[in-house]
Amino acid sequence: MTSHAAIELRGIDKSFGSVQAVRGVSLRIEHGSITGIVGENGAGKSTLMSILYGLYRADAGEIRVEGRPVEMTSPRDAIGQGIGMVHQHFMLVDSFTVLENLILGAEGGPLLAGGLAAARTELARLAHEYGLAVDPDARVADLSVGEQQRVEILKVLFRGARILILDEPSAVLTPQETDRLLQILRVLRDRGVTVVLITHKLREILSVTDTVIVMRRGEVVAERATSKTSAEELAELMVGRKVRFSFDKAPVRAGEPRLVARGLSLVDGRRVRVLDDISFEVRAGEIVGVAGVSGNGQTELLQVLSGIRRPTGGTLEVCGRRVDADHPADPAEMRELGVAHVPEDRLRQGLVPAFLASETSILGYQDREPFCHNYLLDGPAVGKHCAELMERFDVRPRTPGLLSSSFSGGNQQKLILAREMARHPRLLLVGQPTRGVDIGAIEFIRRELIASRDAGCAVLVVSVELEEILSLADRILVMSGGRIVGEVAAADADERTLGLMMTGARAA
Ligand SMILES: Nc1ncnc2c1ncn2[C@@H]1O[C@H](COP(=O)(O)OP(=O)(O)OP(=O)(O)O)[C@@H](O)[C@H]1O
Repeated sequence: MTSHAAIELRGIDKSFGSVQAVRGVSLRIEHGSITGIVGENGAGKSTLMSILYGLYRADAGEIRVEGRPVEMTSPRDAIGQGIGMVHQHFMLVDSFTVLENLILGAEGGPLLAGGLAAARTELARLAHEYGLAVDPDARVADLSVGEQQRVEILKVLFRGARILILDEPSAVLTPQETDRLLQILRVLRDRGVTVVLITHKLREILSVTDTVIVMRRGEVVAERATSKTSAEELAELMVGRKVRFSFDKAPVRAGEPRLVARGLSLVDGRRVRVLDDISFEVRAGEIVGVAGVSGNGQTELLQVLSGIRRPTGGTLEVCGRRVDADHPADPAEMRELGVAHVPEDRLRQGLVPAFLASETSILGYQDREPFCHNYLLDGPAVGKHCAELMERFDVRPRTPGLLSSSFSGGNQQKLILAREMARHPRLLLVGQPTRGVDIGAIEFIRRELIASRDAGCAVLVVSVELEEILSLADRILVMSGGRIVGEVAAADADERTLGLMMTGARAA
């Protein structure tokens, strides 16, 4: 055992304009350990790791790797120091094979002196050593999300990384894939790799890490041995107050149907039937949850219900109006009917990264009073509206004039939710409401969704988090293979039964 830490940070500071993202951070990460980094949205976790990986330059402070002070001016420097990072959004080329992706960017490296054959041998060795089985000749586009993530990890190991940083790796995974990932992280640690894991999921922190570092408002506020802490303590350290993990709901008082789907279907451009004979209702004053392994039609269902895609068959009635293949309605018309939509993919469909937060806060509603008069946008009114939403939904920083892309992921999500919920919609469609969101904000968002339901809104929530569906929904629909394969009252459901229904092992 060496006396040096794998990584030591001393007095790291980083500001973006007037926002101090990281302040005076000093920490040690020990060899062959799994260290978790937790903290609220915007606490500075990703910024700190981006500094370590050479994506950002620190304004002040020192980085030591294996006891040596190092300058990180680019990811190339970090890779040279044996540090690799797996991002939440994968950086693979879809049309290339696994092997081609692996060597992309490593051309000219020592391994490639032996050509493709040597790379293939090395890939097989790494896959075997770390339990990361993938087909080297498969096209990345044909792999599942979990497999793609394994390729990302292999890519980092292939470049010789001994220190692996993962930024919210499970945000895109199913529960089964997440378990598999945690198992892989344990193997990596046991083989001497140092792992740093950023996640909002305290279950993962408690199950896999050795040490947890808690950040709040840019600072490290606590460090704990995982075996000596609990979800409750970590939550309180992160948020600065006690967090409730579950809450009581008033009994459901469902009113008139706001959404009625009968035999709805969607055949896509490849002639695949992605929605097949879908029939269900959502009534005023209830929350209907859609559970399922991602990729089983939930995304397409939300797209059809919000007017983004036109169904190819069946009937759909929303807020009393037919809006199906024979009576098409686009998203703007849906909004007119009182439909609000929080899309699953916030970066592509929820906001425009290059727009200001104030512009994001009215996206889709920009031609309405009080934001627009005589075709002219009223800047001060938009700014005021955005500032109010930011205050109510605790979006940080409270700066309407900042680019949407400058907000942390969780704060972007809060801004989109604020925009859609502020309209007091009649029907609220929400995809993955708390993906990438910290636990304080999860509590807040769930409370707001329940308040909307109690105020008479019809709410449809699609989530891959069964715990989320169980804590929010009054009724649960289970989707598999583009069909609704079961329906249960939330009171009669548990994670195990839903899991079995999702995989088709049990019918409702
Ligand atoms: N490129 C940037 N330009 C301006 N501000 C930024 C930039 N990147 C991050 N910030 C700000 O720095 C702060 C820290 O953000 P960071 O992304 O590090 O938080 P985080 O803890 O990773 O949050 P999350 O859990 O939501 O991903 C936030 O206030 C964020 O708005």
